[in-house]
Amino acid sequence: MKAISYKEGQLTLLDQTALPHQTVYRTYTEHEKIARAIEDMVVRGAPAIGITAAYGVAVGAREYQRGSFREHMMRVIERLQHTRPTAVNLHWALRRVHAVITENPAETIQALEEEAAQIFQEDQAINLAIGQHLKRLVTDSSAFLIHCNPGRLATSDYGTATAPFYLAHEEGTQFKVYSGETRPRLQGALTAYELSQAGIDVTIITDSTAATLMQQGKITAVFVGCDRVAANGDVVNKIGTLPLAITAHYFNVPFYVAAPTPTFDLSIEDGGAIPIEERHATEVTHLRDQAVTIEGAVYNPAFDITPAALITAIVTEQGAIEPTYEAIQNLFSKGEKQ
Ligand SMILES: CSC[C@H]1O[C@H](OP(=O)(O)O)[C@H](O)[C@@H]1O
Repeated sequence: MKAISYKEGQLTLLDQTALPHQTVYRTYTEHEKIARAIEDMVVRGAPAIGITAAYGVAVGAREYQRGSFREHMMRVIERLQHTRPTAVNLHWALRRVHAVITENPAETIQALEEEAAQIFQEDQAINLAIGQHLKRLVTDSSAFLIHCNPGRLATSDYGTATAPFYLAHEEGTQFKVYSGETRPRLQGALTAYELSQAGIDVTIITDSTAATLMQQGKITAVFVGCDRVAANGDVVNKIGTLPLAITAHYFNVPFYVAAPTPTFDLSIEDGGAIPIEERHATEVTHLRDQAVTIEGAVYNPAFDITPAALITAIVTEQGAIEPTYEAIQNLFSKGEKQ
């Protein structure tokens, strides 16, 4: 399952908006259409966006016809720069390829294609390295919670937070993964899809089920990817990561962020300064037909248990009371006296 491939001016992307119903590969020879593929999340995931943008510049160089070549290339880079603001990998990759542009079109095309291929290969090595590090945690009978898709579909190869799963599976380790579907774009369903395709024991859950699994003591650790890490270690990742981190903290479940170095942005002091993309309302108002085709491994509890310690007050027709045994006893004993 390759999200991205490139050959002689043709960039091919696995259309992630069609998965899991259809496996559609789309081939691009125009940088404008590549920019739109990034915006429409045909290709998505911080590393994959960076790699795609790098190849998009090489494709753009091949489109040159007349006038200032350098001005043409600046327009190409500008267009790809203004696709999605949050994942720093896009901007990092564009800076990398910008550096190899010269006045000579033929020379530049070759240099751009080599640089983009280098970025792709570096990402593969990063996937493997992260996988090796995190794999130490993946032992027999362990179970993990993952959010969004930091997998093969979001990178060049094993993914970041998914890499340990692929590596451990290759070694025959018996473990479980719970993948939160990740409303509204359901990237977590893509994670369930890609892991199940690899034969990994994965269960898809609604985002709101994560806390119950941690409460039941079923989760060894939470693994997530990221889109940008600020200088102070704040991490920006798919919406829903923050509540997961809060829940994991509450239940003392270890919470790991898989972060390739190109995802760090030391020019940003803290997470609050990272631009957060806002997407179209229809992503929320129009439900996507998910229908993830995995062998029935869905955990769908209809109710969950919230400990009193987390309840500020219980409000009855007689007013608010503290969620304590004493307060409730007092409420009903008052009733008996009347
Ligand atoms: C390898 S981390 C990928 C990262 O990108 C995803 O965002 P999107 O699907 O909107 O491109 C998500 O935040 C993942 O954690």
